[in-house]
Amino acid sequence: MTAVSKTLRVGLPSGSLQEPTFALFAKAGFNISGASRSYKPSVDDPDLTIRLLRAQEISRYVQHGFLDCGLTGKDWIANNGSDVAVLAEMTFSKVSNKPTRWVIAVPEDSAIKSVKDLQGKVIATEAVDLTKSFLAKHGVTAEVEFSWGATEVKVPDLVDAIVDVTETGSSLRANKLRILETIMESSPQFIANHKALEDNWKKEKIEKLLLLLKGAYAARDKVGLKMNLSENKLADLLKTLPSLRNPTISQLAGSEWVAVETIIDESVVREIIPQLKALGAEGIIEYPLNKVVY
Ligand SMILES: Nc1ncnc2c1ncn2[C@@H]1O[C@H](COP(=O)(O)OP(=O)(O)OP(=O)(O)O)[C@@H](O)[C@H]1O
Ligand SMILES: O=P(O)(O)OC[C@H]1O[C@H](OP(=O)(O)OP(=O)(O)O)[C@H](O)[C@@H]1O
Ligand SMILES: [Mg+2]
Repeated sequence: MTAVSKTLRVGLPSGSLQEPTFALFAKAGFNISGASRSYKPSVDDPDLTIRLLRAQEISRYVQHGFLDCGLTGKDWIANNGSDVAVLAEMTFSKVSNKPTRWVIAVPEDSAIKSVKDLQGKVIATEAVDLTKSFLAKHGVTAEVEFSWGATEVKVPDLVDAIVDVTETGSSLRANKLRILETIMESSPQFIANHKALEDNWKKEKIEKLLLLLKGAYAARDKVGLKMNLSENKLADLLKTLPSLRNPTISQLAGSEWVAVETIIDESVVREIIPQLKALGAEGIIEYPLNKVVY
């Protein structure tokens, strides 16, 4: 009998979350290819089997066991009421590093001004269960109608309000809609099947994968900075630049100079490098980071 090789079945989202998810996996060291032609893309780790699925369905398949683990929006895990282990949350959306929001929206000139005004009205949404439980919590009874997408177009002709996901807000603006209330914020979560976590090989593989994914996630928007500095200017430099927290200081051989190394947010680099230069730093180098493992 030949030994059956083990594999970890990982579900990744097609659609809005696909590109940022693949970028995160690549930074973590897992290159996924062939996804433009197939929902069964290849990955350069023989222990993994990747399946591309709709974000809405991944949590169901993880609960069922067809997938051992996966990455999908918190919104769909909640809407499906899936019984899965949530192992990590990583904040990113289609185009930004912010969570998305599910909002109730109405036409700008609608008479609906509060959640209570939705009593007896018709609401269209892809996330029917999320919407129903939000309304129930607020004691409002309304008709919640399932929408396959392009939901914004339905108000005011077909429905009174919609519940849809928004990130930049441009779709709402383009359709002249006003946000009444946010019903939930959502970011991608890494989830696993409970039974898969009882299998030592799978559990270990998931833990290693997560360590690398979290490392890659933590390294986003961070860069390394290294510079040389005369020792007598060090105190001044550290006082002036609080963002250089916990730097590594090493003595340069046979001189009164030190090397300072630190990790900072990329967004402050353009402010900081000229300041470092003015404070006497020399040989300043900035380098990109792939992973930061805490
Ligand atoms: N700008 C965005 N628009 C829509 N969904 C987003 C956005 N950013 C992140 N998401 C997340 O992506 C997931 C949406 O996946 P879903 O498969 O429902 O739709 P989609 O990827 O937009 O596909 P489709 O094009 O068929 O609507 C959700 O978890 C949602 O929170
Ligand atoms: O706030 P924004 O940045 O504009 O993003 C939100 C929009 O993106 C999604 O649409 P999608 O492209 O998935 O099309 P769909 O309406 O068919 O789902 C979502 O349904 C909103 O329409
Ligand atoms: Mg969509």
